[in-house]
Amino acid sequence: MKVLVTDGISELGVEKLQSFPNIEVIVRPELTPDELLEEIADVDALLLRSQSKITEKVLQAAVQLKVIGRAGVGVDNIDVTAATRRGIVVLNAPDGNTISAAEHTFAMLISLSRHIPQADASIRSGRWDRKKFIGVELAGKTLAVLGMGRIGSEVAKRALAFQMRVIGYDPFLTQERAKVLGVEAKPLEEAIAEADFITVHTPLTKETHHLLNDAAFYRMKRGVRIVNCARGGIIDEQALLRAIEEGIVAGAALDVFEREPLDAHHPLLSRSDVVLTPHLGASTVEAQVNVAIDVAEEVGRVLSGLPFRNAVNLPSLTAEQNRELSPYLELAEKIGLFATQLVPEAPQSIEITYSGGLAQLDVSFLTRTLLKGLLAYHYQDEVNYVNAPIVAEQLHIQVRDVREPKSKVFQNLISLHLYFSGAQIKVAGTLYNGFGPRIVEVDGYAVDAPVEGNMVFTRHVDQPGMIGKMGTLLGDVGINIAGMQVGRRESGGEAIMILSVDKIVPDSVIQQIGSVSGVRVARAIQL
Ligand SMILES: NC(=O)C1=CN([C@@H]2O[C@H](COP(=O)(O)OP(=O)(O)OC[C@H]3O[C@@H](n4cnc5c(N)ncnc54)[C@H](O)[C@@H]3O)[C@@H](O)[C@H]2O)C=CC1
Ligand SMILES: O=C(O)C(=O)COP(=O)(O)O
Repeated sequence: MKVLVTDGISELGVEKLQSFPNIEVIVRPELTPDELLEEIADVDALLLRSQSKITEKVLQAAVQLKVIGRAGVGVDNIDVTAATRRGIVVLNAPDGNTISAAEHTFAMLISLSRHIPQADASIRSGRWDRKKFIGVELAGKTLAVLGMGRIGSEVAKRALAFQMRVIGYDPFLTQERAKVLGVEAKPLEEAIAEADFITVHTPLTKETHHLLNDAAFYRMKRGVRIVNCARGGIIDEQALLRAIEEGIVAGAALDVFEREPLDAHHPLLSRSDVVLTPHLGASTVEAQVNVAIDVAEEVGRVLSGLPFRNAVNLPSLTAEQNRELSPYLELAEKIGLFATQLVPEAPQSIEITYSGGLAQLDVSFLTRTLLKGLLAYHYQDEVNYVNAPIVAEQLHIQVRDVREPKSKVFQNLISLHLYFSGAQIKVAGTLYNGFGPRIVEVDGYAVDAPVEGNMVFTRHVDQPGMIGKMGTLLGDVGINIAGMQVGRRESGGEAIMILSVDKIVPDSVIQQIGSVSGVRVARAIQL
């Protein structure tokens, strides 16, 4: 497996990757966009920071790519939608640089309130100007923190230690959490209108793009000071410049910009009331070691087929959820794989019912897993956990999951209905303690078959001699029958048979079984 590292990451991360078997690491931090397109063709994983731009075009060239690891938080430099469509896992390292980014934000707040960079430049130019750099205290002032996630919360804690009043704005900030943090939760309009200092800590999304625009600046107090150590684009730079000109904003401290690197002639550079740093929020020894090791571990795990956390394009499971769901993952995938081999066409819709104890769990990951089993049979490696729901959507297959807390017979049961035009099939499976996943129903016929290995499935007329005929046909080509399940509703009516066999059954034998008198359907199934 080949891992390409395109931005400078800590050597310890590279070493961590190299500790996984069969991983070759290539470090190329200075690639041009064209060189990247060439380099990426045979790469299995990509490791980067904010500088590399992973566009749809890059992903098109990355035919082998399985995982992108971001040594940091923001993934706005990666086309995550296109990566998801292609089944590429996108991971980040969300915890490793929180403290560094919060501390940088604080350094910016204080630089702004006390004109530290400007005073430093002044003294170096031979002046001793004490009047020009009168600052303001933070104590007693109101700080609005827009985005109260990991970094925003750490900034709030530090602001409280500086005796500031802190207002938090975040759609996910509950009053209870605000109380625990010692901040006041308020709507955006109120937060920005009451603040002396405003700092943004949201991701850059459609909703947060230009969150601070002309209209927002007009709501602010005159003399407000603004900090952005999150993402360029959350603040409209032109609107900020206008607000500075008009005296609404007394100063701004920016670590991130709408276009990076900042244009050499950008008007922000000529303003003495603005403090600028070149995207340094995560640039500490500690943060770089943390994020590089975290993301290298995760990328190594993905490539080694081990469970991983922190995928931004997969539902994240807590350790508890993971423990509860993992025994059912194989069952869900195998039910999908089994059912899809019974009818060789795409269903129009799918309904999955989770009954018994399973109904209490967050089953979305099981649905995704079942879809992967169902679709990967036809689309092989093109479908995985990441893109299975999108592939279903592209095929116009409607997917519905239902929870049924009461289960009549089984403690846990996954029932899959596939609906075709004019036909439907049902397959249900359960997990028996000690016996593993079992198929327990096909179209209303009760069966009990392990979901593994090779099988022959038939629908046939329930009449004497059927089992013998099939046994003979398989025996003639040296295929041993390891297990057999038959189901029927009434004597002489339609019946089904599931034979577990030791080898793959050739098509020619399936055709012979299919032409036995009374056999309506014969299929080979591989699980
Ligand atoms: N300057 C730098 O070098 C660094 C920048 N960052 C950036 O800092 C930002 C925050 O990072 P974390 O705190 O780790 O992320 P996080 O995911 O823990 O927090 C983001 C918060 O923003 C909130 N949010 C989302 N949409 C919102 C909206 N429309 N209005 C208000 N709040 C909204 C979310 O609910 C969440 O609580 C990200 O943009 C990240 O890329 C992170 C590390 C270093
Ligand atoms: O983690 C983030 O979101 C950052 O912005 C840090 O970016 P960097 O890795 O320093 O290019």
